[in-house]
Amino acid sequence: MELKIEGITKLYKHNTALNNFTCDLNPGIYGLVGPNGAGKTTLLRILATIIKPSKGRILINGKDITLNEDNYREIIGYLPQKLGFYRDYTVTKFLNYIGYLKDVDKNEATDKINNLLNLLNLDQYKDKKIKTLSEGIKQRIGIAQALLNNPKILIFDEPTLNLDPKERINFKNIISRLSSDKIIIISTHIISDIEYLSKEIILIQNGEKIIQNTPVEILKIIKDTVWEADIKPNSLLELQKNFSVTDIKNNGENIKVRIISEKKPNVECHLTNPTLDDLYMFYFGLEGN
Ligand SMILES: Nc1ncnc2c1ncn2[C@@H]1O[C@H](COP(=O)(O)OP(=O)(O)OP(=O)(O)O)[C@@H](O)[C@H]1O
Repeated sequence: MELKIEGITKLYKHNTALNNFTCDLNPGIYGLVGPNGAGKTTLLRILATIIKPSKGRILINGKDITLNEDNYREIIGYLPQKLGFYRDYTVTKFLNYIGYLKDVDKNEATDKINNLLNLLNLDQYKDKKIKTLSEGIKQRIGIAQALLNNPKILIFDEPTLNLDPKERINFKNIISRLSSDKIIIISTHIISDIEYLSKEIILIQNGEKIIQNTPVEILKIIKDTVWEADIKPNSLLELQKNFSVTDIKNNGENIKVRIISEKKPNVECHLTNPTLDDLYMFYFGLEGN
């Protein structure tokens, strides 16, 4: 299976949310990473056929999805950033309702829902009304509804946003189990959530793709630019004025900092292995500041 995003542009009245965005996706997990306003949600909403692009097209196995949008919708699962819930429904009733909307076979729906409740550790909440549940549990229900039609393409917009650390790990385990025969696209600011899962990372900024590659290849870009130093707390401010400091840790009397710099900073420091968090800061850190 191949999903091709071909020259997608999305224009709003005063904004270009996406600008000639092109990328090819095959089964596996893709991390879509970029700062606020980069165009991630817009791209995912176009992929989920919620909105239409101003220009460009999406092809599934070489065929434009607009030729048979219903068929395409049958093979996608989408978890938006904010999912509308029927607050008075129980979890089971809500999932049954989504199953009905997604044309899931009535005879199979109960089994499918029970399996998903089990997979996502939601058994104990199945008869609870949605309005009584925490954001994290609701997020898991959102993941369950996205999986209900056993989609071939899964589109997740910030899926780990409201999850606690245990639920984050659970989410990662589930996703990695699903990824063998599915295209999974996950947008996030939290690179560590997708670092070890992603086949490829796609960096997006100002509606444009900056880079798409495997984590190993992508990290080569910042090889020899990440430094570690032990400094006195009172020299931190000066250092931050001159360099992008990406991490600060208490280290007894001193503090340990990570610095991104193409030239060796003028403090006692040594090169260290870069992480995808460093990469994020390399591209977007100054903008974030
Ligand atoms: N309905 C809209 N009308 C006008 N501009 C919009 C609309 N939706 C998004 N935009 C603009 O398009 C750009 C991309 O927004 P988008 O929500 O896709 O970014 P994002 O990467 O998902 O950001 P975030 O991480 O904050 O969710 C932003 O400048 C945003 O203000």
